[in-house]
Amino acid sequence: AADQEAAMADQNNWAHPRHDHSNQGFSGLTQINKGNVKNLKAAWTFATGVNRGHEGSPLVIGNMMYVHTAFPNNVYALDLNDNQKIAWAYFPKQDPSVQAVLCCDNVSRGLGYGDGKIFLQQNDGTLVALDAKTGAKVWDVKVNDPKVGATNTNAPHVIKDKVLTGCSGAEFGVRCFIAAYNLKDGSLAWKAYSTGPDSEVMLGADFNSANPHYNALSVYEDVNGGNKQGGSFKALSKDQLKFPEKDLGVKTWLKPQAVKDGWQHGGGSVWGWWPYDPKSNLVYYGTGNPSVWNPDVRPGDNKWSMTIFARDVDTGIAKWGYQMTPHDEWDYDGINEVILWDKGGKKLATHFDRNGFGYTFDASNGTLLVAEKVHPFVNWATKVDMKSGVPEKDGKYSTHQDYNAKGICPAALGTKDQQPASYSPKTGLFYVPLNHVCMTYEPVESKYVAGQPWVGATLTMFAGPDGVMGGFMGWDGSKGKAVWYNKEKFSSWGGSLVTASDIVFYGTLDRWFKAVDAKNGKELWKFQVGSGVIGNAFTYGHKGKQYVGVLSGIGGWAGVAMNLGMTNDTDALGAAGGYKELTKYNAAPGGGALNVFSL
Ligand SMILES: O=C(O)c1cc(C(=O)O)c2c(n1)C(=O)C(=O)c1cc(C(=O)O)[nH]c1-2
Repeated sequence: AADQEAAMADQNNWAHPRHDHSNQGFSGLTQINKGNVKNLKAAWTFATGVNRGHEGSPLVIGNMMYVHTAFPNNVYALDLNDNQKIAWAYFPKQDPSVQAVLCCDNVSRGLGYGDGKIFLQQNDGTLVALDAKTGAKVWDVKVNDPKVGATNTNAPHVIKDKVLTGCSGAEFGVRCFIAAYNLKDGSLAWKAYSTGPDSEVMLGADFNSANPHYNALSVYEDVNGGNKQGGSFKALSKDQLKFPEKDLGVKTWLKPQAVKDGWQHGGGSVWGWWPYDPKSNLVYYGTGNPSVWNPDVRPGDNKWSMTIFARDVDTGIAKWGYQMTPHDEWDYDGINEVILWDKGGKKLATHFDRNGFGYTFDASNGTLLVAEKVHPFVNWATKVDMKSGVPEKDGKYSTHQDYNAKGICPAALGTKDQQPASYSPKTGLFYVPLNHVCMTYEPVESKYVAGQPWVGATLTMFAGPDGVMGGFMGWDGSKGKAVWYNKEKFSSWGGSLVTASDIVFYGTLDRWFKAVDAKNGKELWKFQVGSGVIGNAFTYGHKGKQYVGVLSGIGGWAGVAMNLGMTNDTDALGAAGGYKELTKYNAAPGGGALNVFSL
């Protein structure tokens, strides 16, 4: 939308969930610099009136700021010209039972803007378009049905004349998708599933033409029975792969399975942050884990779960797709964001996956350029073979039904989860919030019942070998190497911001909002906010003054057990044990607030 494009170009705004289509979380504002950042002070705060996990960031367009909350996903329009007076508010009426089918807390990752509208994706599957000036509802449409466990937590992404939204529910056996709706009236433009026949996954005739081996039928050879206890998987070399094959979204779900035609309940959720390149007209996103978490009952590579797709925004047709974790055995969802950047006249796509690898691709065709571990503690694979693109699994960490596999790193929530990284075209580095958590994982038998949790594994989590639960690093995307790395007591569960004055901002679960030097990670400033931070740092300019802000309100997968008062180690899919120390820093449930700072 033209108004969205203009708004994103003005550095005073924050008009896109990640600032602009590149997903870089980079702002050109420079008033706050390394010399004066130590003088940052609280400018104003706003209590959202809602408890539990507050992810994402507000949008700022001109003198208006749009703030969203956790369930019930209220929206406030604050007038920055009038002391943040509430210009309008929107209070959705959602069935409270929806909260029971959200896997990882009552989160919403924010709003979209374009065509004079603010877009809200409610947790109950309703996508709503509100008049940005008045808050009046212009249209709404039902995207997902919580009755079968399908929900939404993603921010809607406005691209050209469409708004894109996704689907959560891989812990309920939902067959997920990405969908594009027309901004004008909410009519469906296209919908592409993560699993199933090529026609429904919307694969083009030239899909993966630059890398036809990505369309291989099977990338592993079974060792000692493969899916059976004691079995594991050996990566095939590129010349052993059979390709290209069609309908892999069906054929890589081999029998016997927990449910008939496993791809029909195959998960592949879509709930991340989605960049877009206007030149190629491609939008990029990742798909989540294959359902169910017990890998023994879904033999095969389980395509196209755990995949980065690049699709034409107008048609929805996929140009390329690369599966990061074929036949997932650990819940290493591939939904984490792709960040677009330029080097030597080439458009590159960098992605920090849950599975512990930092990938860089040629954004135009998916050719893999870099795949390196973000930290040496990653042990489920020894490396990614650069010719085939296949991760070489270490059989010691394969998981099988009724066997408690120990010492797997990272844990299911990955070296990074929903928390988006940022990239500075000035320093050429990525700024990546990290989890430093390992796990035990025991797949168990689980029966599919529509609308009931269908997890199929029990896990416990614990701190990685550095003795801390998290970290934060500066990463070179061309070399695939950390340039600097800071330990954090807990996972860094909030998204980062980098500015043109080479300052990086991020929040922590023990309530700190920090500024560090983009060159070396040195701490420059910090402020303690009211609750743990899982929101994304953002910045804007108003009447000549630069502001930085972040939502606080602990939750997400890391904080959901605490929010619900769960105390058994395996509760909340293992988060209760792993993050029990959070109660020393947070009241539960966490209260949502917006914190804004200026000089
Ligand atoms: O498979 C899914 O449908 C699904 C959905 C979500 C979500 O929508 O929040 C998460 C996950 N999986 C997940 O695996 C995960 O680690 C996770 C973390 C969070 C969070 O907000 O902290 N959500 C989710």
